[in-house]
Amino acid sequence: MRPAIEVAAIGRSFGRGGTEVTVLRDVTFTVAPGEIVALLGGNGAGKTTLLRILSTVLTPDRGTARIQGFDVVSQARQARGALGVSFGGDRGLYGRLNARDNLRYFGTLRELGGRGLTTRIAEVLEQVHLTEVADRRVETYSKGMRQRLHLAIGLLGRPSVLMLDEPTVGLDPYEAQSLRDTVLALRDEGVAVLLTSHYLLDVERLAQRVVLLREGTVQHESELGEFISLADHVATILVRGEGPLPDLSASPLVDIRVRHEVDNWEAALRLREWDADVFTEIGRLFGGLTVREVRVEDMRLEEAFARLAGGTAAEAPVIGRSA
Ligand SMILES: Nc1ncnc2c1ncn2[C@@H]1O[C@H](COP(=O)(O)OP(=O)(O)OP(=O)(O)O)[C@@H](O)[C@H]1O
Repeated sequence: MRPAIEVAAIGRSFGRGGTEVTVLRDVTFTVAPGEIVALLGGNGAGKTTLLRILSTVLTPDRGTARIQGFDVVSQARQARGALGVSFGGDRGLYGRLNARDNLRYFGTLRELGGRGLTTRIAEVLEQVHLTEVADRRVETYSKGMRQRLHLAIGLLGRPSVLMLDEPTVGLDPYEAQSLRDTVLALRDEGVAVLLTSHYLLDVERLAQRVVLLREGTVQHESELGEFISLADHVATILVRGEGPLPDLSASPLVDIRVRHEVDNWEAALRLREWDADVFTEIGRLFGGLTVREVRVEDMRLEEAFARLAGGTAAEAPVIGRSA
C-alpha cells in the first residue's frame, strides 16, 4: 500500500550567508493510511517547520514530500485537497459567528459550496460532537470546543491525511480524551494522522509509531512499544512526608532524589523493574516516618523521550501529563 505521507530527505534552512541556520536535515519517514504517527522533539527541533512544509505553506530547500502521492511543491493544490490541517490555538476562528457559519466560511475558502457543503457541515459537526452547540457564537465556547471546531474545519474536505499540531493543548482531561476519541475514530476510517504534542499521554493513547526529531534530523523512529522500552526506568514512586528526612543511602532502588522544603520532603524512587521486594523496601525505608502520600507514576514515555531528546525526564521541556 502506498504511504499516505512520504517524506524523503527533506532539508530546510533559514537566512543567508553567515547567518544561515539549517532547521531540517535529511528528514525521511512515511505514514501509512490508518496509522497515527507522533512527531516528537524538544523546542526548536523542527516539528512546526516540517508540518508547514507538508501542509504546502513552506517549500523545502532539498528533498521531496508527498501527500497521497502528490508532491507538496509541484502538485501543491492536489496535496492540499487530500489534506486536513488543524493547527489549533485561538487564531483563525471568528468569535462572533457560530460554528456552522465558521465552517461555511472555511468551506467556501476551500471552494466547497451549495447543498453539499450544508450536508458536510452537519456531518463534521456530528463527528466532533458539536451539533448541539453549533448555533452558539464561538466566543462562548470552551477551549476544548474551539479545538474540536478547528478539527471540524480540517475535516471539511474529507481528508485522507490529517495533520494535528498540539491538538489537546490547554484542554481539561475530559475534553482531551474526547478529542483523542475523535482522532482514533478517524484513524479507524483509514485516515493517516501526523501529530505533534507536548503531552505524552496523547502519544501513548494515540500513536502506533514515533518519529523523534533532534536538531532537525530524525534521531529515532520506531513502534511505540519499542520507543517506550528505551527507558531504563519503568516507574517512579513519589513519597511525600513531614518531619525527619528518611535515610535513603544503601537502597537497591536506583536514582533516589530527595527534595526538602522546611519540614516537608519528597523522595522520588526510580525503579528499574517491578518486583515484590519493592514494597518491602519502601516499608523499610519509610517505616517510622510521617508519610503523607505515596504515588506511582508510570514514567516510561518521559524517560524514553528524555534519553533521546536530551536532558533528564525531570528537566525535559516538553512533557506534561495534565491532559
Ligand atoms: N522563518 C524562520 N526564520 C528563521 N528561523 C526559523 C524560522 N522558522 C523557524 N526557525 C527556527 O527553526 C528552528 C525550528 O523551529 P520549529 O518551530 O520548527 O521547531 P519546533 O520543533 O516546532 O519547536 P516548538 O516545540 O518550540 O514549537 C528554531 O530554532 C526556529 O527558531
